[in-house]
Amino acid sequence: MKDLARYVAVKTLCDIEEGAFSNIKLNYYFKKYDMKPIDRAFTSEIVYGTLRNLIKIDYFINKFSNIKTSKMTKWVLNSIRIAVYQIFFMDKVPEYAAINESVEIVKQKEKKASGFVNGVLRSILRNREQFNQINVKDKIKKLSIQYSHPEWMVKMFIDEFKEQFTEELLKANNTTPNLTIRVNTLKISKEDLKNILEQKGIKVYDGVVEEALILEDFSNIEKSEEFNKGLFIIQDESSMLPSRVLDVKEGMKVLDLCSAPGGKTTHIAQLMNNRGEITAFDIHEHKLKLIKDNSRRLGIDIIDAKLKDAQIFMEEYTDYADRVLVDAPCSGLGLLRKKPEIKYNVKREDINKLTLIQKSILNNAAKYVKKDGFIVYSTCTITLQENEWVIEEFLKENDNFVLEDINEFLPQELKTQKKYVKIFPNVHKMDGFFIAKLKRIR
Ligand SMILES: C[S@@+](CC[C@H](N)C(=O)[O-])C[C@H]1O[C@@H](n2cnc3c(N)ncnc32)[C@H](O)[C@@H]1O
Repeated sequence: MKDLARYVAVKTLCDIEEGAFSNIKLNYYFKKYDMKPIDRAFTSEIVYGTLRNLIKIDYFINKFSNIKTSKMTKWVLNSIRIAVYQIFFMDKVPEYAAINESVEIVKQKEKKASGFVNGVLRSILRNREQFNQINVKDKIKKLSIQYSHPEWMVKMFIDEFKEQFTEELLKANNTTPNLTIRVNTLKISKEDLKNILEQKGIKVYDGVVEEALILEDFSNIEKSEEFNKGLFIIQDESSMLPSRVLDVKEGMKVLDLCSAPGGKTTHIAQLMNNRGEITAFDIHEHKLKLIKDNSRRLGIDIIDAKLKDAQIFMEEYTDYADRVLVDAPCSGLGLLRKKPEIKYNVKREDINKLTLIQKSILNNAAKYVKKDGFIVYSTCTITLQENEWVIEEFLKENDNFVLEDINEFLPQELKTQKKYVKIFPNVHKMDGFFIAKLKRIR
């Protein structure tokens, strides 16, 4: 195949439209085609860049194509999209290469459409100065096109956070996040791991969370010796906070009700010095393997991973746990930097459905935790409905619980006037997250 990197980008974008996740599909094709690191990086840049700017790219294509994007086949549309992305967002790609390669990719599956694709792309190129002109008056529509977020999402963010904050948030959602790792302090100190990585020529910075390191120039990280030895796990800083807030001690009994792939479960084990009992549930059998693989690699043996639906009450755990983590399934709107496809796959109605699941899991958690014990409720989303409102309703229905102040467990940069914390990519340069802690007092 002449241009594997772009071909895989188009294939991945088509799969994502069918509901696939970007990172999983990319890894799948990287292995399937045994792609070189340089091609992997190029494909990733095209896929993530195109997804981040999809609505704007489509708006522009529609201006210069007599067939609308909604009437094009996925193959044709994504071939045009990646060329537009390369022309307008990538400095080092010659325009003729972007166009010619997309035309070639179209030829491989839809020979007849190649002339059309060539025509549309050349017309776009002739009108390149118009790319930043969005001739739309409506404020929500305009932001939706400019920052490629669906209109319902822009409207919800403006309702919740006001206009200026929303624009900053939309902008931040379209940036590339840092690569962050959590040092496995069961095996190595942060300083020692930092030295090892620096000796390999990797730029390493301290994060604001104690175990966090931020890395630059580390390609193929999951194939590295340090990864395979279990010296770290890839995890965003905000995702390291719920386990810290849980305030576990050696020997405790902990339940993690929504635990796969085990990022927080293994962190809890680490903070317990691998002493005590952690029971980790998840509703998806294939994901339990990920918890087991991560535990094995990190040298952790106190986690018992079990297949369970946390919405169904489990009598045997009544008054059982010192600590319960509910890292609930959610809309994931805090992760748009890493998984931009969420912008297009999540629907407004999904948030209503997720809220019901979150409340029912949290209500079950209330029965599992001992008196004077804690529940930590966290999500990787930023909506009021899945966060503050879930907690408010929980406290109304469970008068044996109070909201506990978590500030003592937060790094200085994240301390707030509130008892809970909400993290935003535009403010904190981390994934969006919500963390609240509930204490059982009776
Ligand atoms: C936000 S993710 C958890 C991430 C995990 N805590 C970590 O840090 O690696 C939510 C998890 O909840 C699981 N899940 C969804 N519905 C569930 C249910 N009813 N019972 C248990 N787990 C559920 C999903 O499979 C998913 O793995």
